[in-house]
Amino acid sequence: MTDLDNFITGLPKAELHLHIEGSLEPELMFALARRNDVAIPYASVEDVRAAYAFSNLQDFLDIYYAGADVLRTRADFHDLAAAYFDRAAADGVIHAEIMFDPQTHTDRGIPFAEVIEGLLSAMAEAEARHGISSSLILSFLRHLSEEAAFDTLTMAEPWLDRIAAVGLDSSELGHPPEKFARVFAAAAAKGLRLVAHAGEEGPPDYVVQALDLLKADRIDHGNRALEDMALVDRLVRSGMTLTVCPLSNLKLCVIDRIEEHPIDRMLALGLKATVNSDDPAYFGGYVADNYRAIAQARGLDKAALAQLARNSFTGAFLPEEVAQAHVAKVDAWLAAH
Ligand SMILES: Nc1ncnc2[nH]cnc12
Ligand SMILES: [Zn+2]
Repeated sequence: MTDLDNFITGLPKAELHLHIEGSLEPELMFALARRNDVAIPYASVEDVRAAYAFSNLQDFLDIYYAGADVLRTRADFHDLAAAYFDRAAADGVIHAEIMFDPQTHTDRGIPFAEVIEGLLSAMAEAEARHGISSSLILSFLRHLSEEAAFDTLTMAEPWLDRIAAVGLDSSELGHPPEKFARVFAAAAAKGLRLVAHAGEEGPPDYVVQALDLLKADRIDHGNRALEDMALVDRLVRSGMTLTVCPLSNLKLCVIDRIEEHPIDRMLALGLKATVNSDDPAYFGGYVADNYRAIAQARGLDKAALAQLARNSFTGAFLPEEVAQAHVAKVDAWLAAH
């Protein structure tokens, strides 16, 4: 391990853009397929990894939704999240805001309660075992209807005090944020915070819609905002957090080469960028791997990496005093290294 590796691993950080279904490692996929007697279209773990060559978001989503079919019981959701927290703890994550896609499961007949109770039990264990705090982001699938999103929000009603925010994910192109303006307003009226994937494959106008029509508190990805300098200016002035996912961007061909990643440009423009793993089992790395990839490819120094970690805490849905206490841990780590 190099000095920079050690710095990155030990750097206290929050992960703000992580789909728990995207942390399903092929080994666990096989174990759950066996446990639940579910057929999967792969002969081996190597076979699964070989299938993870994507040319765009939809390519990935097709495989990701198929993989989620092995998740059937509360124990499966617990084991999935527990495995993520073990990896996150080893990567210096001390707070995680985890997205889950209830519709991927309820549409297969899995009760909402099984999904969320399994996740919540792993979250309580992560706090006790690793000292990681966490919260949930219920993400609506944007390729489905507004009505289906409203139904999902209704299903979540008994657990609203355990859910920090709603989000919006899945196929971006052709499913603009405006389609979900009413359900986001309903979620806000219930006291939930709001995040949305925007500007991953979709145009800058989808980011504008996420701000104006969804009233998003945070933008997931946001890469294509860089094509519109008036929008960049607005994001900078409002201090909007972007949850950027470098290895995801590479694997989904948002960029051609990691050396072209705009993370340092985002920081130089004054954007509040953070670094996250998105779907680590599919994109070849957890959060520290993402920090390492951009540090190496773009030559980020320790001060820039610490700024990304600070942004992850000030952009989190944490009480201000807790966020500032975490920022102080980043400052102490930087000062000591
Ligand atoms: N990167 C991503 N974009 C949109 N939807 C997703 N679901 C899981 N990962 C996603
Ligand atoms: Zn995502």
